[in-house]
Order: sequence, then C-alpha cells, then structure tokens
Amino acid sequence: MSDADTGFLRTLPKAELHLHLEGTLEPELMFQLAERNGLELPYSDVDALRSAYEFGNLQDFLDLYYQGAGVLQTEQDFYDLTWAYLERCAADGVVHVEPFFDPQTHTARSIPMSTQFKGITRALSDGQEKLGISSRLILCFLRHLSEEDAFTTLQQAMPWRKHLVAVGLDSGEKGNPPEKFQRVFDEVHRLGLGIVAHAGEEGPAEYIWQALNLLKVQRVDHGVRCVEDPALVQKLIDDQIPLTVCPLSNTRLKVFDDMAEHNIMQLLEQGMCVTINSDDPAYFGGYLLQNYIAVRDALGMNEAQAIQLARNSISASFLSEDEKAPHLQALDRLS
Ligand SMILES: Nc1ncnc2[nH]cnc12
Ligand SMILES: [Zn+2]
Repeated sequence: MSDADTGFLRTLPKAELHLHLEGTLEPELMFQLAERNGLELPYSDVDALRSAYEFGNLQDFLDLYYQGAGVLQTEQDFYDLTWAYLERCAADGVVHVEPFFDPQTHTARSIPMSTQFKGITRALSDGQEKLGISSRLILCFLRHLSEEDAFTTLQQAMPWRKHLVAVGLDSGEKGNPPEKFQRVFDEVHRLGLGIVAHAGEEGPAEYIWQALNLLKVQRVDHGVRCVEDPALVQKLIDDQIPLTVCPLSNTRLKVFDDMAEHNIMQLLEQGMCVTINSDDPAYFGGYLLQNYIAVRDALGMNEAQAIQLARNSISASFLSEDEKAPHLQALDRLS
C-alpha cells in the first residue's frame, strides 16, 4: 500500500516537461473546432471518436493524432487548445509547463507559423497572468520528414525565436534515428536554444546514445529503453540527464503491457533523474495528476518518492535557478 494520497499529489508543485499541445485536443473540442471551421470529421460523434482510441503501437496513435490536428486552423483555435490545457494544469497543481508543438503538421496544411505562435503564446501569457502557471515553449521537428524540411521550419520560426526555449524531435522513432538530424541540431545549438529529443520510446538504446552524443540533448523524452544498455544507464545516472517519462502513454502505446511492468520506479531508485509527464493526455486517458495516480496505484509510489519526482521535474526544467528556488523550497517543506 502507498501513503501518497490524491490530495497530497495534487498539492505537490509539479512541472510538466513532456506534453504535446496537439495531444491535448479532447474529442469535444475537436468536434467544436470542426464545426466552427466547417469541417467534416470521419466519426459520427464524440463517443465514436473516443472508441477509436485503441492503439497497438506509436504509429497507430500518430495516424489519428495528425488527422485530429487538422481541425486547428485559426489563431483562436490554437489559443483555445492551449488555454484548455492550462486550465487542466491549474486543477492538477501544475506550476510550470514546457509544452511541445509540431509546426510542420500545420504548415503542411498552409496554416502559417505566425497563426500557431500567436494563439499559443497568447494563451501561455494568460496562463501566467490568470492562473500563475509559468511556461517555456518547445518547437518539435517531425522525424518522419526530412532534415531539409526541419531546416525550413527552423527558418520560418526565427521571427518567433524569443518565444522558444528549446527545439525537440518527435513522431515515429523507428527508422528515423537522431543522426538523421545532426546538422539541423548543430544549427539549433548555434542559435543558443535548448535541445531535447524523443529517444528510447520504441527505438533502441542506441538512439538515446545518438541523442546525447550527436544532438547534445539536455533531456531525453521517454528514454525508458535505456535499461537495455547498462553503460547507458550508468551514463544517465552519472550525468543526471533527465528522462521525461510518460507512464499512461507507455501503457496505451504498448511500450509496457501493463503499468505494473513499468520501470519508472526502478529508474528512480537507481538514482536517475526521472520525471512524470502526460505526453498526449486527450488520447491516453489522463493529465499529469492522473499519471502520478497511476504510478502510485500500480507501483506503490510513496510520498517521499512522489516528492522526489516532483523535485526532479522542477530541477530538469529550463527555468533559471532563481525561478526554480521557490518551488524547490515548497517541496522541501513537504519532505
Ligand atoms: N509519444 C510520442 N512519441 C513520438 N511522437 C509523438 N508525438 C506526439 N506524441 C508522441
Ligand atoms: Zn511525446
């Protein structure tokens, strides 16, 4: 039995570091935006759409996720999406967020970069002002597309450079290793932006090595397959490279058959800087608090471990040390 009750988990000051804004598109909002934009969805109603959320693997999910994102057309759509997510964060006790967005999903449909940035950043700014939630935005390249396309995307984002803290790499991992994007991440580095990448979700431990050594990532998104290489596990511990782990996502996408088999608590106990995140909560059945609850219920996470996971999320963020301090002090008071 665990001693971390839900109220306690809610009051923990937590940061969310692995969250795709397009993955917060709830079926209700998807239908609302489709109607507002005069689009037809290939589902009769919200229930029919939700019942399609059965995924055998990452690609099954991505096919639906990219299709769903097609309803996002106007600045207000991006605002509404982001604002709805921030309201969920407020309810879950999330104090800081570093969301991802996938601009190529939208520019490919002729939705300008400016439309995306304006809607998202206006909501993030309201989130700070009205909800007290701080944020830093991360642009992700889609790894199933070419490196040339990523270069074009980076160029298009330059007028919005000051709104970005980092650039990431997502989408289908298998067959799209980090090395495919080494040159564009060299450029990201030259621009002084942070770097993160999905690696070791479905892909092998070798992709995590590449993310570290070739892309020079500051955090690894997912990374749970690191356990297949003991030397890699040791490196992640020694260098305290944060892993942004997404428990509900991993079970819904069959990275682990069952939450009871998830390795997050083993990684934590080995001394790795692991964090809990929700990835694509509208598709995987829960926002950040729900992920903490799922880990508690299946893996017996206790209060001290929950505090450590929350502490890791603040430490691993792109906030300055001064900005982290009040959250870390609040966590110390709970210890
Ligand atoms: N879990 C995930 N892995 C890779 N790309 C994604 N895009 C949205 N969610 C993702
Ligand atoms: Zn992800």
